[in-house]
Amino acid sequence: MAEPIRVVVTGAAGQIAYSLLYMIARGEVFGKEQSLILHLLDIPPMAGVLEGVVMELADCALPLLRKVVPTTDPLEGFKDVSAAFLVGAMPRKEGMERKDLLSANVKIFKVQGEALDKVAKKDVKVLVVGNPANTNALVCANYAPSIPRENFSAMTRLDQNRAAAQIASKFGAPISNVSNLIIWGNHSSTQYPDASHGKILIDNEWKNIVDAVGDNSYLEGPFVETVQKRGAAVISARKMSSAMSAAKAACDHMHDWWHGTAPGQFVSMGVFSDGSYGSPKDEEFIYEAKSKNILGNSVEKFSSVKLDLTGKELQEENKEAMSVLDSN
Ligand SMILES: NC(=O)c1ccc[n+]([C@@H]2O[C@H](COP(=O)([O-])OP(=O)(O)OC[C@H]3O[C@@H](n4cnc5c(N)ncnc54)[C@H](O)[C@@H]3O)[C@@H](O)[C@H]2O)c1
Ligand SMILES: O=C(O)CC[C@H](O)C(=O)O
Repeated sequence: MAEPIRVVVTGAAGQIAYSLLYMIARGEVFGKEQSLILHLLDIPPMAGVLEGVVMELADCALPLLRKVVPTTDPLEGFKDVSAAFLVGAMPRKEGMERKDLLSANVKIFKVQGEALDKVAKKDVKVLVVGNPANTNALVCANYAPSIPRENFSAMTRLDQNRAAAQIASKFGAPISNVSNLIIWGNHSSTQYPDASHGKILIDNEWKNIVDAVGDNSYLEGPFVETVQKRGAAVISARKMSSAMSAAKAACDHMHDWWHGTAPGQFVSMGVFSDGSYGSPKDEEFIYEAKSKNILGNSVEKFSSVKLDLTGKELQEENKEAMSVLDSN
């Protein structure tokens, strides 16, 4: 069994963390041979709830879990961590716009960036889940200059999983038969779920999804819209933001980042843009480093219009975040 690594989950008393902590502690992210010290960070009013989460983790009797460190101090929470799941932030409720979250949440990511910079391992992998995820990741990285920018990513894996689920259900196929769907841009309703490089296993043969569907109007219409609006649909039905599926996606994201993907397979995460595909440079844009090599540097016209739209939204969010932080 490998020496324990320290992993922090922020927002540890919240809904996503309630599913996420169990999955991490069972070994679904870092492997069944990797023991763990879990740091649980939340804010002081949630200290009591955090105690309950600690009790439950103990009662799960999980062999990989060596120690749990509940805390409300970011400097203790981020101390020596190798991986950070930044979940702690306000979720959108019914009737709220995503932009309402920005002013409240970006300040959290400034403080956490500063704390990561001071006390985390320099090769820490930081996954930002809290919304607006792309902009929060940008802010967090900006305030942690001693950690390489490539070590910060924002979660769009939930959108990728949603897209895969739509395609699998269209064919009545298991989800494992669908791969290489791409999510471009912001984790918002301007995101662009792109099936044009996707593959589906039919009759023991991997086929291009566009050919297999044979209906561009579906892939450019209802498919895109369903994925774009899925988060809002869940809020409308549950009266709360997605949590179980978000926790699963956070595990998938960190798992693939930590271990790498299988040859020929690519996944989506928000990373800093180098200006490829006409995306705005230095924004937290979406594409996975490996997919860039596979895809080359250009995209077709339909994609390019969609990329433009979501790129502009990211630039606006970025400006708004900076003005919130400047005014504090
Ligand atoms: N990227 C995605 O795909 C995705 C998907 C679902 C939800 N989200 C986002 O994840 C975030 C969390 O959602 P949730 O449903 O778990 O919310 P929640 O309200 O149940 O939990 C959030 C927790 O964060 C804590 N918190 C607030 N400020 C904090 C701080 N400064 N430090 C540490 N903890 C802090 C709160 O006290 C609370 O316990 C929301 O912003 C939500 O919109 C993102
Ligand atoms: O607030 C939203 O619109 C979505 C919440 C969450 O990010 C999700 O995708 O389920």
